Amino acid sequence: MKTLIPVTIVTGFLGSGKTTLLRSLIERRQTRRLALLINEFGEVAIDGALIRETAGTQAHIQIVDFPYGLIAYGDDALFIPTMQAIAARRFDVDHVLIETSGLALPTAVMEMLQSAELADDFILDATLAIVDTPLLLSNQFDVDGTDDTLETVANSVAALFERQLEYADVVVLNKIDGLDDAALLLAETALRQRAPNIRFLELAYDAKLDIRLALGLRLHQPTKIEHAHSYTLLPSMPCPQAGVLDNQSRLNGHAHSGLSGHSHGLRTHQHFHEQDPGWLSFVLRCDAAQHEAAFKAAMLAVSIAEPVLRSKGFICLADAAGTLLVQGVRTRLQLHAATEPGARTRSELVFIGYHLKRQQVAAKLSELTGTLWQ
Ligand SMILES: Nc1nc2c(ncn2[C@@H]2O[C@H](COP(=O)(O)OP(=O)(O)OP(=O)(O)O)[C@@H](O)[C@H]2O)c(=O)[nH]1
Repeated sequence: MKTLIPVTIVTGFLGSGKTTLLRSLIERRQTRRLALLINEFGEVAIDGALIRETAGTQAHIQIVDFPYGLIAYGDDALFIPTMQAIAARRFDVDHVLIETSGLALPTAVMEMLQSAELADDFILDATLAIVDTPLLLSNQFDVDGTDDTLETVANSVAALFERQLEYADVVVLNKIDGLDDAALLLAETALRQRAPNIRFLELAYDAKLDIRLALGLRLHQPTKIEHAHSYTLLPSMPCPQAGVLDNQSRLNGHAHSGLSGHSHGLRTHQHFHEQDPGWLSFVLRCDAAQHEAAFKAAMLAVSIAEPVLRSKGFICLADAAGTLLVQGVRTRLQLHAATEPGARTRSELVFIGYHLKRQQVAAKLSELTGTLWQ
């Protein structure tokens, strides 16, 4: 019998730190040969470019971009052939990592892994949900109690966030640098209130996760019933080397607690977002050079005025001063010197939001930077 190739799904809301965490896993992969499938909601593959930057020319790391749409959802014709191609090169792959879009549920991939085309080659290792802990603590994932429809940003975000938690085996509290023990305990409580069935909780400082707690967890086993495949959860974390985190005491002994029966019930729901067309993404481009301070102030103003939940891309600075990588999560904006190969001549930004209006964002950004964005 063929050995099944383990697959880890990395899910989490927009900007929670999935790509950053994957980059740190690549750095710590030791001898593991990895295949990575990177799905972004926006049409420009920024995350794939960043992961390639980390992987460099390392052998035994394959990266496949899935820009546009949602990986393994109904209209994705790429997922099964890509996985089959990986299976055909199984001698060169120890583990597959799939980063889903921040607007996707992991269930679409989970379901596909159980399909007749893939179930004989792959096994779900675990689903990790990455959480932006400061956003969680600032109640940004709360339901808007004044409106019980999905037609508000808050309710749409809350619904998606809770479903991502619901289907995760391991929830990772990320962006916890700077948080004290009391804040971590509050975050754990807030998570458990939302998703009482969370099985394992991990901490990632600076998006770094102990690789033994991320890969090779073997939390699922295949079950074949006639011609249907399904996964059964294992009752505990069986990985022999999977010790507890060094810093587990920071959660006051609560880490790894909370095992309770939960079932993925894959066939019983629709994947979120197939029903919610309010999420939009577009790219704005600008040929004029940008001034860092003015650009930063303009982005902050745009993010406050418009429902921008995520922005990312590259800007070209004036006087050939180089390129900056732009990473915005709501109103938090980070600019870093980009180390892309090849010179860029055009700034390019992806915006993602709920009922976000392209023309309004373009007009405001153009006005505030004094350069034409379109
Ligand atoms: N301070 C801090 N910032 C982080 C951490 N992890 C990620 N970030 C920052 O958060 C921003 C978003 O990180 P990404 O890794 O791109 O998030 P993502 O989940 O892949 O984003 P999408 O794919 O767009 O949903 C970037 O500016 C990161 O540098 C962390 O642990 N601490």
